[in-house]
Amino acid sequence: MKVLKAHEMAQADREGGIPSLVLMERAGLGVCRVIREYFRDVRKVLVLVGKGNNGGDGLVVARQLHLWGYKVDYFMVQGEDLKGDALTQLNILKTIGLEPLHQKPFLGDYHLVVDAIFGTGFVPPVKDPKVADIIKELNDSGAAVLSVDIPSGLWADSGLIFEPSVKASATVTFQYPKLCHILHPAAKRCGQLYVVDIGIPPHTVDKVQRELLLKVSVPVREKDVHKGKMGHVLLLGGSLGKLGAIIMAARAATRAGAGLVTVGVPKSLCTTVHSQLTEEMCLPLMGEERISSSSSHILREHLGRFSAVGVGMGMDRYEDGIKLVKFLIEEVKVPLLLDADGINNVADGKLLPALRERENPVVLTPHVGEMERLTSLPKETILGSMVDVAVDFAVENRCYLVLKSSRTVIATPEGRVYISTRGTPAMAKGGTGDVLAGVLTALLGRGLPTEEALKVGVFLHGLAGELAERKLHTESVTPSYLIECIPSAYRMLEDGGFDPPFVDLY
Ligand SMILES: NC(=O)C1=CN([C@@H]2O[C@H](COP(=O)(O)OP(=O)(O)OC[C@H]3O[C@@H](n4cnc5c(N)ncnc54)[C@H](O)[C@@H]3O)[C@@H](O)[C@H]2O)[C@H](O)CC1
Ligand SMILES: [K+]
Repeated sequence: MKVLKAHEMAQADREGGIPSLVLMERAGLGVCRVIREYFRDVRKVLVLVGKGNNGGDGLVVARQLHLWGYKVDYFMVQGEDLKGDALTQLNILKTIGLEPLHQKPFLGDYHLVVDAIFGTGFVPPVKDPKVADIIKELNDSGAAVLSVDIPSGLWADSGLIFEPSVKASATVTFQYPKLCHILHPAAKRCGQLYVVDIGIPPHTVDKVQRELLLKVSVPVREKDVHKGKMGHVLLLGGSLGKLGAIIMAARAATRAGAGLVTVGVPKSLCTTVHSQLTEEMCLPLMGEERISSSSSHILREHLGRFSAVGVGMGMDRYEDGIKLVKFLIEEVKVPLLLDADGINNVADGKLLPALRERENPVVLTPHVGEMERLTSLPKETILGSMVDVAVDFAVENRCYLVLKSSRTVIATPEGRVYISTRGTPAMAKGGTGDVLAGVLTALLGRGLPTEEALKVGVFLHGLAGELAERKLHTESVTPSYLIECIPSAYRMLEDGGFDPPFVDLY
């Protein structure tokens, strides 16, 4: 399912050829259906109406609910000076004898307040103090609020929360979700999301290259495979005090299906690694407490054996590490994934130009802090504009980017974007990123096209987290347990059975 920005939705409206008044009718009716179906105890409704087309939708809601026998009041928050379709709707209501309230209503009198003040045409902040007061009062009232299209005061194109903005119990949007419905923290203001079909034909969004990952396919394992065909991945990292990261990545790679997994760490740390890993092998490298760049001759000798290389988990940030990462960017010909300190060393060493030179684009899997180091953008900007930041970076630096936060954004060098809502707050714990790096390297190593490997791996990792949370407790999930949930996550991928991120009313 595509995820749109406001101007893309407006363009789709125009290109679809359906008259705007018809769309408004369908939108309003869609909201009423949600109320009838999902808010069954509601009989008394207040609609707060703005002066744009979002308000027009609200007027349709008022009319239709009235015709269905609900007790409905509506209040014109910005006055009655409407234009176009919204004015037409106001006139229809007046024709059937339903006049607006002339005084600000008492919110406690209603079972449900429908917020139709601002929609996708709104750009924050709210300028009119009277409207700002109503939004604040609504939030303080504790009333159940259903927002039409987007909670008024949010900006459709952003994951940031702007104040004041409505805290909705539910939001009904039209045809496609918008960025504010999906990205955090704004998505938290939307409550339960419903997406209703208003008949806009799909060709109108052909050019939008932004998708919400709703499912992925489990990679096929042919009957006649042997371990050599399932990929041999090399994971490089681990340093004194940070060996767990590379151990978890290795275990995750095995669980995700890699045929063979080799871990490259300084020779002195091999015994410890071996004591923790059974199925995986160790490649002893140069360096005492962390891998030294003088390992390059050993690596050069062995690189031909591997089908993918993952670098950086527990690696440490150090001058010589920058040299090592640069060597790998230049010499590794198979898919190369950089995570954690692999990314930090790219940032510290200003190695981005080297990424652009690679024939086979590299995969970077930063969390927001690492992305901050890579781009020098403030965290707040990265979080609120995850999608734009990720895609701009991936295109400019000709790489694949997996930007990790409570949502994960995958961006390709061609400018395609996939957003995953899978996962849980239980995964906010050191080590879950190492698990993801292992899973992704395994999927790259078995020969899946990079884009597919990233989609499958991110989704699978999120599902494993959800399963781990269900079996344990939100507070108690460990990355090691997450790895143990990868098998059931694969099963869940095959059988379905996971909750969709919104109610799809097609
Ligand atoms: N396909 C669809 O999704 C359909 C959507 N519909 C609805 O139309 C709105 C978008 O309508 P639009 O008239 O473009 O804008 P809004 O109603 O969102 O209201 C904006 C309104 O407020 C003014 N304004 C803008 N910024 C500010 C500000 N900072 N402070 C105060 N006022 C501001 C602006 O000038 C407008 O007057 C969409 O969300 C849907 O609900 C269609 O009805 C059906 C098809
Ligand atoms: K609204």
